[in-house]
Amino acid sequence: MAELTEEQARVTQPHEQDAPAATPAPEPEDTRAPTVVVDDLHIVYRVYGAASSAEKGNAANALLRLIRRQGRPQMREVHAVKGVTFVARHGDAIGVIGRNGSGKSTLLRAIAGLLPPHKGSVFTDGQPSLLGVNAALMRELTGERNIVLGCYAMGMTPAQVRERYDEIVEFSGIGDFVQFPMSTYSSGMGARLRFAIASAKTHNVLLIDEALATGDRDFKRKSQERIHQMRKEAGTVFLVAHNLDVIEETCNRVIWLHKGKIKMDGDPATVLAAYNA
Ligand SMILES: Nc1ncnc2c1ncn2[C@@H]1O[C@H](COP(=O)(O)OP(=O)(O)OP(=O)(O)O)[C@@H](O)[C@H]1O
Repeated sequence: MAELTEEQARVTQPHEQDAPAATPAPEPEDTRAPTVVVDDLHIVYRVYGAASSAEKGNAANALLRLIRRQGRPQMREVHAVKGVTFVARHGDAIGVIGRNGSGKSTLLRAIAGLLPPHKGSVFTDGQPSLLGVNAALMRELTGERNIVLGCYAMGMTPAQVRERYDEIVEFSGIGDFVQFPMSTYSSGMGARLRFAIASAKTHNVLLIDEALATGDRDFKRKSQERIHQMRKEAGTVFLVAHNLDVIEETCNRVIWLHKGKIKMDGDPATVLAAYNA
């Protein structure tokens, strides 16, 4: 992953791929600075030892292979993201929607620099932070330790951590559980603590993968306000959520992925209406 060059920063507006033909209205030029440029991105997973569908999950076939001394079945490829191109800008909150397996999490992980492109490229302004339901907090450590370590991992100083600590605990709503190991938390409590930690710092690019899905109503409202605040501070937020109400209330733009390609990219009302149709 590379920083934006001036030339990339001049890349024009995002566009629709494979979208139904629509009358293109001339858009006013967007002068906000780009934060993420995704250019013809392809991500391919290689799955070693994957069986063909005829062999899958069958103990008799596995035994036969053992008896015949056959090696493991061949490597297979999953082409999860297929030529995605768009530009995100300062102040954007972009919802990424699509069916199961359409490539949403893969796209976010690629933007975070966790997956190498098979083809194409991703340019970002600064280091993006990925906040997922599986974000790496340590289950055997207390919430308190995880807050401190998580903040250090995001580059905060000890003084900044001390300054923000109470607010993080308060925001997460985990109360006295902060003194207990995270292994004693419900999945919702863990997700709330992850969001509270990640949003304690201003990110140029924050990628949120379903982290809001497990919170209750009150936490959803608080986290939406936090996302609005981050947008005002001129960051860019990407949000993957199956709950379309969260997307509609939080985002100013929606990218609809279908089988690894952008099916539609535009304002939430238009894209969600097409998605629900
Ligand atoms: N680690 C992996 N190894 C191999 N294939 C993977 C891996 N992760 C995802 N895939 C495949 O890539 C495709 C896209 O998966 P991805 O998780 O990005 O979709 P998604 O839209 O986020 O799905 P969901 O809504 O279910 O979370 C799917 O076909 C999935 O099976």
